[in-house]
Amino acid sequence: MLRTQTIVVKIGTSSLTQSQTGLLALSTIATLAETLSHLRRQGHRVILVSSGAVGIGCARLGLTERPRTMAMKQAVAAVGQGRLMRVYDDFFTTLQQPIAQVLLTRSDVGERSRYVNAYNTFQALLEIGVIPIVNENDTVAVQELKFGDNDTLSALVASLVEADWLFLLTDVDRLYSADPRSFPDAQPIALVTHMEQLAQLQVQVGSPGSQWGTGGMVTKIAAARIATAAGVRTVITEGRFPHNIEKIIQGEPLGTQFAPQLQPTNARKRWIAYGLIPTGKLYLDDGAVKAICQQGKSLLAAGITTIEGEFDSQDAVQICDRFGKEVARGIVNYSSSELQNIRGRHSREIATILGYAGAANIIHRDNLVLI
Ligand SMILES: Nc1ncnc2c1ncn2[C@@H]1O[C@H](COP(=O)(O)OP(=O)(O)O)[C@@H](O)[C@H]1O
Ligand SMILES: N[C@@H](CCC(=O)OP(=O)(O)O)C(=O)O
Repeated sequence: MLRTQTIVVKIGTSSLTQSQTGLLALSTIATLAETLSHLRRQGHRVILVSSGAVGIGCARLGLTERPRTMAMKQAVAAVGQGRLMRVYDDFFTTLQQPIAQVLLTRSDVGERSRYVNAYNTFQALLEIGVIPIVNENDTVAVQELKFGDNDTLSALVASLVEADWLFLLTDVDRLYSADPRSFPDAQPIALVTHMEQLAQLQVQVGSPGSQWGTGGMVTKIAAARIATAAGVRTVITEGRFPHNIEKIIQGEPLGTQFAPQLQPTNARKRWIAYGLIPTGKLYLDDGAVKAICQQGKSLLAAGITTIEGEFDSQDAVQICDRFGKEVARGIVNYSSSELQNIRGRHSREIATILGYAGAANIIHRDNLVLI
């Protein structure tokens, strides 16, 4: 018998609805409810991250395409979310499995105290055998502070609860070397042992998803990156066959599996990397990139060439190489206006330039996470 596993399952709009009509795919939802309830009865801890609020809201209101304005999307999501939970509650209650609705916004994980609070709530729900059903709180989320897609949200939830598994259920059976809809000869990928392999295999992820979904494969790969860094084994598999989740847990090589990192990034650093919302960007010269990426050093002012955005001391920033590629994130010891004056300068000059003595480094290595 397998030890207790913590399992996060994300299902996308494309699997919850029928592609032709946009109506609910009832048999999929029923099988999903059966599978998750069965996993629960075996003692596993299960969280479902479900999309569908916008898609189901549209179907309920007879809209034939996704709304374009933010306000209309939020209104439609408010209609669809209630409908979605009603359907889940019917199925899960039939199976005597209690569920809970958890609606999160980006700021719920961006602030340390709220992040810890969300963690405690999930633990309490899992302890009493409830399956939390999570979605973004679309109705109140503001554009600049959105997760944007539920693939990312599910990876953040999996990282928060330190899950063993993250299943991304979608409308293709696995990841291919290119979008199989446009390239029928694309090669299936069964196992990704490290994320650099995707670049080596030259995997093409095409443009954002289906008519009702949002992310496409791009966001699933981004989610796999976040989750595997947290030590979570991640699987992309077909939503039409939720029973496959159990088969995969038992070792069947279905879907595309992403192996977890053997030495996961610690919880605080994961929060710095993916919980905190970066408010600026620092561009570094090659020497500084090498120092932080290869030698594990703190970031010094001397290596910073350009600063973008306005931020305060203790805010999170993105750290980029000279080509603009993000290599790390971290919490800065100086505001953007202070940094404009000390960038490119030696640490011993900081006190003279600013007129007061501050930290010798701009980001201490304990507050720096490689991406
Ligand atoms: N390399 C690829 N391998 C597999 N599918 C891909 C790839 N690139 C793009 N896709 C597309 O991504 C789609 C799944 O994303 P999406 O529609 O957003 O699903 P969901 O609603 O489940 O999140 C597939 O239908 C497929 O057409
Ligand atoms: N919060 C949105 C989810 C949007 C989303 O990520 O959709 P999908 O690409 O189908 O997983 C909704 O419920 O409609």
